[in-house]
Amino acid sequence: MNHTQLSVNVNKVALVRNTRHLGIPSVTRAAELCLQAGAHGITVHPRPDERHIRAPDVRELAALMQRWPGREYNIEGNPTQNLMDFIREVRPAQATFVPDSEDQFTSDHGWTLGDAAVRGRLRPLVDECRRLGVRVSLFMDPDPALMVWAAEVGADRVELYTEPYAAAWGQPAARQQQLIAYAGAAQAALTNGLGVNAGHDLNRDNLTDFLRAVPGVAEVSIGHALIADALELGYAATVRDYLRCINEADRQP
Ligand SMILES: CC(=O)[C@@H](O)[C@H](O)COP(=O)(O)O
Ligand SMILES: NCC(=O)COP(=O)(O)O
Repeated sequence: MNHTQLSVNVNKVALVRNTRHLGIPSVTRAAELCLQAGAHGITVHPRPDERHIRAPDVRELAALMQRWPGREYNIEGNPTQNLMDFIREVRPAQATFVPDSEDQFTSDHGWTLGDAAVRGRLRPLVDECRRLGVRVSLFMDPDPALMVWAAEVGADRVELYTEPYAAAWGQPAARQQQLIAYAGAAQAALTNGLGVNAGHDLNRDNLTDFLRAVPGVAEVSIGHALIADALELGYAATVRDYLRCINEADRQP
């Protein structure tokens, strides 16, 4: 039995919403529908430029999550930029520290924890989260040698950055090589007492293979592909409903 939790990242709902001033699609409504469908949690990554998730979204989702006990709110970001203010204000279940620059296109690397200066910057921020009762996960490349440092700075979990695996998935030999690497990194994390999360470019094609090969994955956070799939899987019902509206015009009100 696999107990991996699914946290749905709703960044991309906000990205579409932000192209008009109409409030649709609603980020909180999307999150609620995901929770109703059985998602174990909701993830957001409020970037400093607010290109998708904005500060009010973070607060409204926090209020929504209060009505869903047992489901987890995960806020991602760089704790040396805007993340910590959100963590102090809404105290989510989990904070995922990501080493993105302010204008990063999307997350594409983990923390360089071999560097003592990086560890020195993270340690007090990890401590503060833990004092606030917020679990800390560090976004990491799948390098087994770094896991000891993630434990040393006090993190509870690591989130393995899965884009290299996702990119290799279509090529069987490369996929196998990546799975071995991720399994090794996850095992090193577990050995160091850390929980293991995973995310970035996971999708319906590559997820099952990943979870079969990589031990002990507590949570996957999935956004881009899941929101794209939700659009496609919903087209038929949506077009049918618009046609119903048109057909109703032929009848008297
Ligand atoms: C931390 C991480 O892996 C992310 O996937 C991130 O949350 C995605 O951010 P964007 O949605 O801005 O690409
Ligand atoms: N932490 C990863 C995440 O939240 C979603 O990443 P993606 O599925 O949008 O690539």
